[in-house]
This record gives sequence, C-alpha cells and structure tokens, in this order.
Amino acid sequence: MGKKKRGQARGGGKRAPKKDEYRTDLLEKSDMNNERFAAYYKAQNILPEEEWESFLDALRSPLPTTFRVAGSRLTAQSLNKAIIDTHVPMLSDVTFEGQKIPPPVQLPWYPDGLAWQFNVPKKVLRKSPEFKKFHSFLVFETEVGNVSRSEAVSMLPPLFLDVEPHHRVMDMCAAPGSKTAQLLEALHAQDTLTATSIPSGLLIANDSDYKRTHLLIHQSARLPSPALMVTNLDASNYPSMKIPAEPSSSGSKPRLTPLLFDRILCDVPCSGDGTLRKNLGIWKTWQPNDGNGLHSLQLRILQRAIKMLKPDGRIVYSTCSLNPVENEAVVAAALNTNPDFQLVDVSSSFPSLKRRPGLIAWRPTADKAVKATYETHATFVEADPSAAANTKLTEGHWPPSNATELHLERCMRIYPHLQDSGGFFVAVLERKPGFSNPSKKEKKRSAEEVADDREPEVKKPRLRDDASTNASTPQADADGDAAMVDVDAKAEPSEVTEVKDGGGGSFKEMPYTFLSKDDPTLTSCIDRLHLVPSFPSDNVLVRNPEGDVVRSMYLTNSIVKSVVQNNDFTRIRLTAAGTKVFTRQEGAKVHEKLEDATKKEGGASGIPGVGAQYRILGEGLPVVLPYVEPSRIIEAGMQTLKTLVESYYPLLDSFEESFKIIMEGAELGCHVIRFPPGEMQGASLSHDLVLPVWKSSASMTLMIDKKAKNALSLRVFGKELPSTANARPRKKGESLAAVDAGTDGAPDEVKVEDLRDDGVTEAADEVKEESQSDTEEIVIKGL
Ligand SMILES: C[S@@+](CC[C@H](N)C(=O)[O-])C[C@H]1O[C@@H](n2cnc3c(N)ncnc32)[C@H](O)[C@@H]1O
Repeated sequence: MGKKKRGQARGGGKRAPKKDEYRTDLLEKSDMNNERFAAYYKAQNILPEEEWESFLDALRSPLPTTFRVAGSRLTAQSLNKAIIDTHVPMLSDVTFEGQKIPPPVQLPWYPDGLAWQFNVPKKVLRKSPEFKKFHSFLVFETEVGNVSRSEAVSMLPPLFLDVEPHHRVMDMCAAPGSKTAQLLEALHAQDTLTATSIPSGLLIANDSDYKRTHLLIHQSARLPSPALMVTNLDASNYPSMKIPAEPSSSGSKPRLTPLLFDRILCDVPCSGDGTLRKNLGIWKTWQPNDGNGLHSLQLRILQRAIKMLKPDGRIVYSTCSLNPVENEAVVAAALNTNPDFQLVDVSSSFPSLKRRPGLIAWRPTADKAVKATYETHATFVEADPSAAANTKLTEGHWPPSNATELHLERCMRIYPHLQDSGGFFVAVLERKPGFSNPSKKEKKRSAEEVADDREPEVKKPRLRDDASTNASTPQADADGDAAMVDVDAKAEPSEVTEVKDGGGGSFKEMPYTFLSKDDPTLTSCIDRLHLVPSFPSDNVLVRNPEGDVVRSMYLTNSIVKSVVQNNDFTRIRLTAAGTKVFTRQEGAKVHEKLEDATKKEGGASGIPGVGAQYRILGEGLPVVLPYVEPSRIIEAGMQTLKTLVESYYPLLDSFEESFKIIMEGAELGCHVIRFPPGEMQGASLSHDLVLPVWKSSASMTLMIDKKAKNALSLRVFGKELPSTANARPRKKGESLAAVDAGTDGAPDEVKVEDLRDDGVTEAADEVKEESQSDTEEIVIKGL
C-alpha cells in the first residue's frame, strides 16, 4: 500500500485498508500498538489513568457485529419480533467446540430495541448450523434493505437529529449512506407495512465524491423515497437553493426564498481513529497530523451548515475520531463565530448510552512523534517557531479561552471500552432561545443574508484542503458502518454526460423534466396501470431535456419538485431526485400486439410511448400502491406465491385453478398481487405481501430481483432458493417460456431485458436513460 497523505480523511480520502489486509487473526495484539497514539491521547487526558488499559484492551479486541432492523417503523417491528421470537431462542443454546456461544442482544439505548449486537467468531458463523442460518437471514434481509449492518456508534447522529416527516433535512457528507437511510426512515415514519407514505419533508443527501454518491443512491434505493434528492457538491461551499415563499394572499406569483433546513447532519470526513477496532491499519499509520489537516475543512462544513439552518433548526456534528482537534476545537470555533448558537444539553436523551463529556482542554501538536504537546497556540509558537511557521495549525486548533462558557462538556465522547463499541464524537447545536424564534423582520434578514451568501457551484467540487475527496474508489471506507456496506458499486452513471475540462472536470447531469399531468404517455400509463385519479401525476419526472418518456418515470413529492424547478441544476450537480416508479416494458412481441390493440381501440396517437406497456417497478410499488385501483389488486394464496418464487417464468397452467382462471382472463402486462397472511405446510406469511407481476400470454413473472426473491423464500418458506430455481441463462433470441419450460416454446412471450438480474442485460440503447439507482430491488414490506 502506498503511503497515506497526512490529513487525508477516512471516508473520502485514499482507500482505507480493506478488512482482510489487516485481519485481526493475522495481527498479534502486540502489533496493535502505536506510541504516538498513546502519547497523544494521554496528553489529551481523554480518560482517567485507571481506565487506560481497558480502553486499549477494547481497541485491540474485535468489534462486535451490530445491525439495525430498518425500514418503516411498522415493518421494522414485525421483523424485530421474528428475531426475538424465532432467532434468539434458536441461538440461545449453542455450544461450539465446547464453548457456549451467546445469542444476539439488543443495544439498550436504541429506540424500540431495533438494534442488535453479537460477537461470534467467523468460524462459528460458518460452522454452527444455528448461526449459519441466522447469518443467511441477515445477509438476505440486508440485501433487500430490511436490515442495515452498521457500527453501533454510527447509528447515533440520526437519533440525536430527531427528524420528523415534515422536516427539511440536509445530510452534508452522506456517502455511503448508512445515516441517510436512518434519516429517510424517520421521514417515512408514517409508512405502513405495504405502502410508502409521501412525506411533506425533504432529504438532500450530499457527498463531494461522485462515485460515492452512486453508492449512496444504491443504498437508498432500499427505501425508495419521493422525498430524496442526492447532490454531488463540496459541502463547505454548498450553494444556496431557492424555493417559492408561501403563496401571497394577493394571489401574485410567490417570490423565491432561500431553502433553509430544519435538520442538518454534518458527519464530516475525519481521521477515523475511532474505527481502529475494525480498520487495523490505523495502528501502523496513526499520527497527530491526520487530524490537524482536517480541522479547517470540518469547520468550513459546519459553518456552512449553520448558514443553511432554519432559525429553530438543529445541527448534529459528528466524527468517528477521538481527536479533540477534529471535535471540540471545530465546535468551539463555530460557536465563537456564531454567538447565537449553543451546544444542546442532551445528557438525558438515550439514558442507557454510556458516554463521557466533551473536553474543555486539549494539547495539539505538530510533532509527528508527539514528543511535545502545547497548552496554547502561543506556547507552541514560542517553543517551536520554525514548526509553527511550517504547519497549518492555527489558534483555532487549541481550546479557546472561553471553553467553559461554551459548555463544551455538552459534546459526547463515546469510548470503545464503555459499551464494547467503536469510538465516536457527537455534538448537537441549536440557536439560543431568543434567536430561535426571530421576528418576521429578522427572519427576512437572515434569509436574505443566506441568499447572498453563496453562489451556486458551477464546477466539480475542488477542495482546498489535503483532506479533500479524490478517492478513486467507491469502496465504502468511511466510518464504522462504511466498511460493512456490502453493495455492488456498479451504480450506473448513465444520466451523466462527462465533459472533461482539464481542470478537475465538470459534469452535465441529464435534466430533470417534469411531465405535464396531461402528458399522453403518462395518462396512458396511468390508465393501463389502473391508478386512481388522486395519483400525484403533477410530480412525475423524466431524465431528458425534451420531457420524452423514453423509458422510466420518477415520482417526487411537492417540495422536491419545487426545489428542482426553481434552481439551476445545470450549475448545481444533482445526481438523483425522487424515486423511479414506472418503466417501459420492452418486448417487441408484446408491444406489437398491444399497439395493434390500441390502434383498433382508436387509441393510436402517433406519440412515442403511448401504445407501449409500462410496469410498476418492484422498488416503486410501495410508493404507487396507495393509488392502485383497489378492485384491480388481485388476491392470491400461498401456493401461488410459492410457484412464483420458485420459478422465474411459471406457465399459467402451473398455478392453482382459481388463480389460473383469473389470470387467463386478465389483460397482458403488469398486475399487482396481494398475498394475505397465511400458513401452508410449515410456511408462514404473517402480514400482507404485495408484489408486482408481469403477465404474458402463457406465463407469469414475479417482477422482483433474485436477492429479493431469495430473502422472501427464506423468510416465508424457510429455505434458500437453489440456484437452479432462478432459470438458466437465456440463449440469444430465445423466449422466456422456452427457458422456463425447457422447450423452444411460445413465440409471444415478453422479453424481460429490463429485469436486470441473473445475467439478463439491458438493451444498450436503453441504458442511456437508465436509472438513478442501478438496482431494481423491492423492499419487501411484509413478512
Ligand atoms: C464519514 S464519511 C460519511 C459517512 C456517512 N455519513 C454515512 O453514514 O455513511 C465522510 C464523507 O464525506 C465526504 N466528503 C469529504 N469531503 C467532503 C466535502 N468537502 N463535501 C462533502 N462531502 C465530503 C466523503 O466523500 C465521505 O463520503
């Protein structure tokens, strides 16, 4: 591995060592030592002397696995119940090689008991049948987004942000997105088991690293949201966006006002020494300049957040570093330049979380070997003028003289030995009372200040700090959770035309064009899919300048639409908005038939796409479901579900008679099937499950991808799908029925080029307008 440049951030800087490069079992405990680290943190007096050894011991022990049951609250609770009722009892009596293995336990501080922890060697996960089964369950549920594996401490910042569905939320440094997912879940607190709500709030998830924004998009596809936007900008210089002010009573066109946020998360790039238990490479490389070099970028990001906050808003500043230069020093400097802000005392929130107060005093150094540390900037300059002249250390790296008045003790420090976790830092900032409820006049003034304050980004973010993000890899290496993110990073940047300008590059994203609600393709799609008139067809967009429905349609909520329409996104790099809900179903044979039928019905319009068939995407179904005409939702039983899950293209003849009769009479194309709770030969479905299918003339296809199918099979039927169940690869030009039936069968089967899994590829010309998220996963909302 090359040398790490000082000041380079975890999560955005050079690639962090992959776990296997520093495997715990290959690194002796005696190698987990770094004299500079010990000298520095002893000088900072972060812990009483008597705790030092247990702190180091914890840092040298493997980190427990933690996971969070994700998704909307109702879904989460039902899945959690399955863990409590089925998995924990199964794992409670496991002995491996003579040793009793403890079952998973709930993290006591996480709301509703939805976060879990277990500490089991890999060998046990591989060899104990009970743990192996539990591990498979976790893997599948993670793949479909019902479980999110992330470091325990990394789950904290969103909790302290306290997001509600109407909030406008900004996640300044969001990739790879574990906290974004939590924020989205909070915005979607009103989702039901089968349907996604459309919150009135908004979440902008931003990251300056382009590739990492695609990880973020991929991750958040697991909780599809019309309220999500993803931007790719330098957070320290985030542009001021505009939205229309409240409509005036005179009925005149509303003036534009800056978009301010109720909640802002600054989970900034940091040196990451709180992740030592997982990123063992840090033992070798750690030195104090890692943090010194990041201070100024971290401060600029926090300062920018302060400018974009609503008067009564809240900011959470967090790092996975223990270094006060990246933590208390940043917070103190921001408070001193914004005297209307204060640290919020959150010591009584989440009372079972063990934490220590923020530091009031610390002693920075520019000396790599940590031979000396200094109480004040002045003593540093005096003791070592040449070092002082040659470093970027500023007075702001040191504690300010008013550290006590700033109540820096209200910051939270989490140390690994307190509750067997990683190390972390969290601070919660709000305006002081009196500033949080300004008069109308003050509000207007502060809004104007914000408006004047920044010009929108034009170019690719170029950062002035060494800590900037020039990562060439989208590998998740950011913080605790990051390294555990197990996603395919092949997000398709297909809506982007890259124009290299030689000076850092600039990008042109495909425009976001909202369709008129009378757009003939949209209305024909809505008709064919049998959506009710209340479907928010005002908020449907496509990704091309002409507003042609070439392939996919996305749904946003009203505030996202307003932001998109009132800002210049040829200048502000927006990489995603809303969620994809409909896609054109390719398959010439079907199209010809349908277009013929449309013509016969007098529906031929000559408009591209009007005769075409659209389907509701698996990932979009929970969003669209509340608008599907209830009488069009077909009910089916467990046996039908089993047939659909076990085979890719079951022939209609293979279904139960009652279902077969209904489907034979149904039109070709997309249908929505509801499976009510039920039991069948040991299989059990405890909640409604609603899934999209595609009906061809002779067969049906469940329109969810292989991972979702596997998770579903494991959850409902208690078994993984054998790989043979997933259909053999189709030969070029071969019909799906032929693949499924093993014959050269029905010539009029739909081709599902756009199923996009198991080697089924996209037609090249379709890729151009392909998705913001490269996945078509359904978040299965039932059990
Ligand atoms: C600690 S990680 C964030 C982890 C993320 N919040 C999560 O929970 O998955 C820091 C992120 O900051 C990004 N970053 C670095 N410099 C930035 C900047 N100037 N503006 C915005 N993002 C930046 C990095 O690309 C990295 O993804």
